Amino acid sequence: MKYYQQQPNAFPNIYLNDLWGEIQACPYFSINNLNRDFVGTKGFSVVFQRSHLPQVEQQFPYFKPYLDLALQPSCNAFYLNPLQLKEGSRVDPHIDRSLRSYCKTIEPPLVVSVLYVKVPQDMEGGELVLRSHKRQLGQIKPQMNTLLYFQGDLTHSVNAVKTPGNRLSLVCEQYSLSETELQQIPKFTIESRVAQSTTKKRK
Ligand SMILES: O=C(O)CCC(=O)C(=O)O
Ligand SMILES: [Fe+2]
Repeated sequence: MKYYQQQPNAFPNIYLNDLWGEIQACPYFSINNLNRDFVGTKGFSVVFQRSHLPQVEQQFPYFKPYLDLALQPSCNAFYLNPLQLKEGSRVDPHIDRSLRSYCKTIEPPLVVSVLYVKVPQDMEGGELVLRSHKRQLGQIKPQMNTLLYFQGDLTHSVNAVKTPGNRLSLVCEQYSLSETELQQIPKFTIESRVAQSTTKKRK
């Protein structure tokens, strides 16, 4: 794949409605747990190795159709995160490398897949801008039910959303790691503000 590709009408519409509802109802879904590039966003993350895909699908059955379609056979570690932006939210330029917190030397993912689960009608702003070095490769206006894949080493950002309503995407950073790198990655864990506040209680 050169830079990026888009697959429109990736799923039956009923699945998108289901995903939307399940993510909104998920107790882990909370103000952003990512980093300071993510301004005013909500989400949670599931980190897993391919060996633990069955556990992910058991705990989050509604992710299964997405994972069945989007996961690349050559990848062995994944960082899956629903990401919601509302009016005023944005994501500043970054290269996805969320597994870096577990392995300092990690390379960017091979590919990142993004399903646009919900996009407000007539949304202004909210475009995904892809760059390689300083060159802009594309400015993608999210379309509901489009599954986008982009090369994991691209710098990207999401323009500020300027209109009301929620923009929900389901993002998966897909890594092809060496055995030594893989050993440093959790087999299955959930990252969430909510999980942290309940599991890491102060003494
Ligand atoms: O929702 C998008 O268009 C991309 C979001 C993103 O860059 C990320 O979650 O790392
Ligand atoms: Fe990203």
